[in-house]
Amino acid sequence: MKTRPSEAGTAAPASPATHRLLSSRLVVTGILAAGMALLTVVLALTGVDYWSTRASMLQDSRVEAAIVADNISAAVVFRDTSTANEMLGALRSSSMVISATVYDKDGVLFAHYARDRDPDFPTTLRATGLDGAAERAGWHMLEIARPIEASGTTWGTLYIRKSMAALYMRLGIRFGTALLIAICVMAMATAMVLRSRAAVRDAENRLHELAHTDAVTGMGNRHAFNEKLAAELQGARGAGYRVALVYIDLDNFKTVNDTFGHAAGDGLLRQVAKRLQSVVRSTDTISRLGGDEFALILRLDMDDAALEKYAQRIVSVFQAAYTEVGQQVNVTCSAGIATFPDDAMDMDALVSNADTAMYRAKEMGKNRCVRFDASMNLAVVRRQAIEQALRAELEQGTGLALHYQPVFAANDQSMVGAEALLRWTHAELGSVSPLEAVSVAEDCGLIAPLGYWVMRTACRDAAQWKGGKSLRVAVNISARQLGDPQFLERVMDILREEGLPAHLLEIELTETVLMENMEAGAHTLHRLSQLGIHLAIDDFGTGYSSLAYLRQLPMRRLKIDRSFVKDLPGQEHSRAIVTAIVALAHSLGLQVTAEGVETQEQADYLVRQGCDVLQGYVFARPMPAPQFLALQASASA
Ligand SMILES: Nc1nc2c(ncn2[C@@H]2O[C@H](COP(=O)(O)O[C@H]3[C@@H](O)[C@H](n4cnc5c(=O)[nH]c(N)nc54)O[C@@H]3COP(=O)(O)O)[C@@H](O)[C@H]2O)c(=O)[nH]1
Repeated sequence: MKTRPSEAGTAAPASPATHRLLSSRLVVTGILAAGMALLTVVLALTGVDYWSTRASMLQDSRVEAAIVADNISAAVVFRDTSTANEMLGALRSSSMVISATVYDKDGVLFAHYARDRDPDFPTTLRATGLDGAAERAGWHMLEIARPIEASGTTWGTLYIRKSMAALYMRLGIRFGTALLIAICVMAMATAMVLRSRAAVRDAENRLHELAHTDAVTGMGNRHAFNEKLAAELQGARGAGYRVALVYIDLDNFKTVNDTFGHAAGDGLLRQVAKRLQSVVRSTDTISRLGGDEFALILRLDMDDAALEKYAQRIVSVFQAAYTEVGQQVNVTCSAGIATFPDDAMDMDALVSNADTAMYRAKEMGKNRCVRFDASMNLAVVRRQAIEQALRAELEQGTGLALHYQPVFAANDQSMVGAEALLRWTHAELGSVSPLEAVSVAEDCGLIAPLGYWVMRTACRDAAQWKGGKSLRVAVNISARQLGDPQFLERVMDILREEGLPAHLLEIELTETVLMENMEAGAHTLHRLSQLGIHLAIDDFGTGYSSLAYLRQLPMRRLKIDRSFVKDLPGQEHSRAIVTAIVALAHSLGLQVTAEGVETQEQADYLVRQGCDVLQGYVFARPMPAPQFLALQASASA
């Protein structure tokens, strides 16, 4: 089985929009936090600035007051008011001074200077509330008093009032400048963050797109499919609608890829995508899951009959031939449908059931769409049981057997060989058909031991067929067997060990086996033929084949599929096909065997058409080895 798409997990992941909202919020929060931090720093610096400026202003004022008090003492001693007023007026140059006053030793106003009018200045020393060397620093004003002394005697008091406005002005300017710088820095930082965020978002979007887009078809890929399906099922649970999942697998894409190359294969996949897009509704989602697998997610607003028709439309869109590879090629599809919540309650089960239905479509002959039903899971269980039983059987080798169906020359009805057919009856599973056993063996890697068991048993039995005429034994080979690099060597070993001459072994390969092993297979087939082994194309007419390729292979026989024989001689279509196949085979130098001959009428018709060998129930059914040995002995007697 192929990889299930839901392996990535079933929870609906956050959408890109949610991611964007979240990261935008983070960015805004980050910018705000940085702004707050910057503002706090500016405020703290302003506080420090305030206290240090205030302290130095106080210090300067003390020095200033001491100098003025010293200089003015003589004027106060000699009660020279006009000189005292003049000296106080010199404080005009100190911009912060509001007023300066000198009180005499009795605390009475002696001299006064005011920058502008200072109506509130205290007219007596007592009214200042200060005496001696004292100072008072308030929020608005700084007051400082200094005694005026001469010859050790205090002659009065100098009282200066200074405004704090200049300090606040300076602080304001500094704070404003710092704030402006902080705002500019923040604005620049924000612009840079937003710019880089935009770049990151673009890159994220691009990455998201790349991670969710299939490079070949431009459709959503497996990731996109997983997310879409999870979201759709979540929506369906909430709103109560149904969802259908259609799993599509191309039937013979590998052959096209191998025949025409990968570029042509990619072109074909793009064409498939276009065709699918042309048939689905705008609300449906198509994804390419990888290789030749596609999936459709449909929100179900139709009944089962309409869904059936819709599925048929999807399958029929593949019917027209593709021309992308330079010539007309037919590629059909097998599809499986499972619906939520009818067939499955969660994503894993839905995917698994659609996959199972698709495999059923393949088993039923491909080129069809199959709706899942619960019994299919029983089939999966049965396949697992077959795998286990086959594993045990190949170790013990008790329940496996070969039956032989004789084949007869068309001209004289003499027996010319037999086809070895696998038979397996298991104690619990009952009779397991060779098709089922081979298919399970191919899937679980047991085809090599099973195939070599068949080959060895057939060669051993055929080496016992002694009689007048040498009989050739035909053995069927599956695709995986031919792909085994050891195949040639193993077959030669078996022939040698069982004592069967190479020319008495015929290997039957279907068209599909040949086309699936074109490169490696051709070399092996040429070597087998050079060693004397006969090669036959089985079930001819049912597969997709490139005749140009087939004619290059060293085939000796072509077996007309029994589906063309069963309607003979009545049906014109079958007659035309058989006539064409016989003519084609003979023109390529191949012998023709008609298989599935059930009536004498069919046998007569096939002889008239020129078939060389006949095989079918009308002559003999497949039989156990001892019975065949007896038949052969009586025929040669
Ligand atoms: N890779 C391997 N494939 C094998 C092996 N053994 C068998 N097979 C393939 O399985 C398919 C089914 O085989 P089986 O059920 O054995 O059927 C064969 C005949 O019984 C049947 N047949 C023969 N004559 C008639 C007839 O007149 N009418 C009729 N309805 N059926 C008839 O045909 C089958 C043989 O077909 P073919 O091989 O195409 O000649 C089948 O495809 C086998 O190839 C195995 O060991 N390995």
